[in-house]
Amino acid sequence: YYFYSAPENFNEEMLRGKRVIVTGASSGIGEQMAYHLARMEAHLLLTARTEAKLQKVVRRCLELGAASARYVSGSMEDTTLPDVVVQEAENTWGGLDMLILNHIGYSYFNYFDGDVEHVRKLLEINFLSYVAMTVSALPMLKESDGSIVVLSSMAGRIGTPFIAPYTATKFALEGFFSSLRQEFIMEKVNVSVTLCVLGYIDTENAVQAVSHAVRDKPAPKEECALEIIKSGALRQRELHYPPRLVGNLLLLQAIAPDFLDSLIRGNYKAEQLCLSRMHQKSVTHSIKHPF
Ligand SMILES: NC(=O)C1=CN([C@@H]2O[C@H](COP(=O)(O)OP(=O)(O)OC[C@H]3O[C@@H](n4cnc5c(N)ncnc54)[C@H](OP(=O)(O)O)[C@@H]3O)[C@@H](O)[C@H]2O)C=CC1
Ligand SMILES: CC(C)CCC[C@@H](C)[C@H]1CC[C@H]2[C@@H]3C(=O)C=C4C[C@@H](O)CC[C@]4(C)[C@H]3CC[C@]12C
Repeated sequence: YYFYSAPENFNEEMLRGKRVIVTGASSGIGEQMAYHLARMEAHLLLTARTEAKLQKVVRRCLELGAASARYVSGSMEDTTLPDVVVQEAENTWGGLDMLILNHIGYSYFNYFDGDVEHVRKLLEINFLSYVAMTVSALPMLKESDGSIVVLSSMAGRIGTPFIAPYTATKFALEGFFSSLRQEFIMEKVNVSVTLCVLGYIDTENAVQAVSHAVRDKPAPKEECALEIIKSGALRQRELHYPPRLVGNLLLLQAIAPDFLDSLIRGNYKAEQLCLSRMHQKSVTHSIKHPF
């Protein structure tokens, strides 16, 4: 808990005047991170697909005290977007202090349906675009001794049912960015890599997607967003949030993996899932081939 939970020695002034990119900032945890950073008087560059939402978030950030706030809209399915976003930071600020990689593409919550194309697309949005953003931003981050913050999940450490494609993208991030962290240390590159291992958080999209089928109660997105910023600013290796839940589950994984798996299965209401699956089909008219 000591190493990976809410750090005590954080000071909000650490973020004053810092130049920060936040992806997936139009809703959920990304939006809340933008508001905290604005209060701390950082310069913000936000991105997501929905321009109307980004405009609202930017306006609110300026009201809250952001040193500056702007956005670039677009989908991370578009492989040119990562470079466009980073270029915008370079053109307006001439540098970058923190890169917060947070966006995720839509996925279903159900038994894996065999749709390989969907897994490919999700890897592009949730994983490859994170790699591309990092490659583009690295020269500026090296220059500023900056920080990379990557949003992962308990589902990036532990196999959890009904989100196989999503889980794959989070395991990929964990592997790629822990490897990169090792290389940075070996090459004396002073750029920190913080991996955020989150449990269930009460964002609108998450609650809508899973609340009918998950027994666990979600943790608050506002506090979660603040802990992420703290751990990035303090250049922590990882954040566990909520700290006790994530810490205990990872410990259990190390000593009793089968028991942990059964605990996780017990946390789901599979009957609810079947109903919603039929509902989803009748609504979207998508014919898929469940295993
Ligand atoms: N909520 C939870 O329970 C948990 C969340 N996490 C992680 O936290 C992070 C944030 O999650 P949360 O706040 O719940 O997510 P939300 O669904 O609330 O937000 C996702 C963001 O990504 C954007 N987005 C969606 N599709 C694309 C796309 N194709 N290209 C670019 N941007 C896109 C959305 O905006 P728009 O639609 O406008 O593009 C939105 O701003 C994620 O990395 C998630 O994996 C981890 C564990 C648990
Ligand atoms: C053993 C239990 C106490 C803990 C189980 C924790 C479970 C319930 C937690 C851990 C990680 C969580 C998922 C996650 O990482 C991100 C998203 C994306 C969002 O758009 C939809 C919800 C979803 C799938 C979360 C669903 C709930 C998950 C599986």
